[in-house]
Amino acid sequence: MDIRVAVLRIEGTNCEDETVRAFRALGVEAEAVHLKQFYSDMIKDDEVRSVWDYHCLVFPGGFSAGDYVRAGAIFSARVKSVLRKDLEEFIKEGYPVLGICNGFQVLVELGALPGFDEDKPIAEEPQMALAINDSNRFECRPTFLKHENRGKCVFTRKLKKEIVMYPVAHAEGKVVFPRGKEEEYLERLIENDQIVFRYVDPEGNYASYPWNPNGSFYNIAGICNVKGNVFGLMPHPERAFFGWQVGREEEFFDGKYVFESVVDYLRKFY
Ligand SMILES: NC(=O)CC[C@H](N)C(=O)O
Repeated sequence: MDIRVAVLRIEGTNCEDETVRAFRALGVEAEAVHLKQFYSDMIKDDEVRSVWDYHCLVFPGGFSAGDYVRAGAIFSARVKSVLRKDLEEFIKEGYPVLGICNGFQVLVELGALPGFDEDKPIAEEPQMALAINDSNRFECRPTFLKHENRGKCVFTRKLKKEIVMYPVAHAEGKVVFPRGKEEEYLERLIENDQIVFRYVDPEGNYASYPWNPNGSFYNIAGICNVKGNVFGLMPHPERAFFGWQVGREEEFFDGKYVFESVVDYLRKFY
């Protein structure tokens, strides 16, 4: 059976094309799907979709709903109102869900990350936030990431390199946990193997600004849920998929590992 991936969009998402292209380059059937296609009765029959048409869902980068309220807040509220039950079931069943940059913000606003409770993959309220960067500016440049996952995250299992380079481009990417609970959260994340990427300098040392572009707690750039099938990260692997995107001679670059890992995981089943 062909693996099918949906890259969800609403007004303002802008990274769906390169995300679809990355999946297609790996021989997977991927398409950009507007959220309306899941619920509106104004959609043509052949464009109506259900979550269950897919094996993987992706929330792409961009400026959904113009970043109004908070980045990701409006997209996530709309997802909650129309897809919550299905999405919860989808995650419980173990299907992979990816959020890149604005998509990570959506997953956090949804309460799907950090995702400590396997039985309730979408929490009632957000459990963390992606706050405004310490610099109070839009930070747009390459970042170096140390891969620290010990094997749980289905999106990085094929990643054998210790350090990768993915670009960032965001204004609201600072990982914060509830005040006073930072250490407790960190302990749980480490114990559960939920930390995936941390910002480092080009030599691989944990470093502050500009290497940590937003002031994220513990230099966190990406985390997965307790089950390892929901993954969110601020840097953009889809912008470092092909070598030419980052000025390299080789055909593919570091971003490929994320897509390859999840496709490989799904191919074991389909
Ligand atoms: N590249 C992106 O997805 C940007 C995310 C969001 N609009 C921000 O600036 O924080």
